Amino acid sequence: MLVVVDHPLIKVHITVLRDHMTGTDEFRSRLTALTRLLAFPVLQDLDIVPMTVTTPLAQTTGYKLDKVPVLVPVLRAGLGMVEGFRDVVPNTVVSHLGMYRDHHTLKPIRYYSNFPTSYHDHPVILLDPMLATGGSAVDALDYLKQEGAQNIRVVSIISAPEGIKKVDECHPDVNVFTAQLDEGLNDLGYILPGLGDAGDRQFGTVLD
Ligand SMILES: O=P(O)(O)OC[C@H]1O[C@H](OP(=O)(O)OP(=O)(O)O)[C@H](O)[C@@H]1O
Ligand SMILES: O=c1cc[nH]c(=O)[nH]1
Ligand SMILES: [Mg+2]
Repeated sequence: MLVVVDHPLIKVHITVLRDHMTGTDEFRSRLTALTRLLAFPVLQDLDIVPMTVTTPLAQTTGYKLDKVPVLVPVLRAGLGMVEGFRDVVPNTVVSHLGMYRDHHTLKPIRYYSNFPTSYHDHPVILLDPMLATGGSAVDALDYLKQEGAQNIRVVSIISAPEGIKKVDECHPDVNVFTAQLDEGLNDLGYILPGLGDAGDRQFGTVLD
């Protein structure tokens, strides 16, 4: 299922991310602010269990997370979405997945992973700001499922219809949350109008 998260502040932040004049510092801080807003609907159905808490005056019922979510940022660009989630989820786990898209074939190349030994029954949140052809998301989901993850959701900032279709065809059980559904892809597989290369925009790896 696709959820396009609608909020006036999300629209404002995306406009700044899109702007080619926005520098790396502003890009990173807007991406964090936007991700924080996305975290609420993404985590809406987290299970909590009751516990007793003692206030200065009495005992009462409180709640704690049943299973802490595992955040999976796809390197590099997904790194910029970690802080926003960590701001709102206490003691979450961050497991990195290294992946880049070959510039010629547009196929994803996986080069790194670092996961805790037992996370399979925890909610897994795949973080990558750009969902373009969908190749990287599908490959990451294949990998996570192969490793035993059962409850996975994908969070992106900007998605292309082509990528959403591909994820839905290959992983119909996975919910995708996005802040913006754009028009499509150009000949090089970049999202239009998009925001350019989300990794380069964050880390300044394109100099002029
Ligand atoms: O849906 P797809 O067509 O697979 O494209 C999306 C992927 O491309 C970007 O990564 P990129 O290859 O630029 O790596 P980077 O984050 O290291 O820059 C983006 O962050 C996704 O991982
Ligand atoms: O538009 C796009 C497509 C893939 N990756 C990006 O960073 N941007
Ligand atoms: Mg990139």
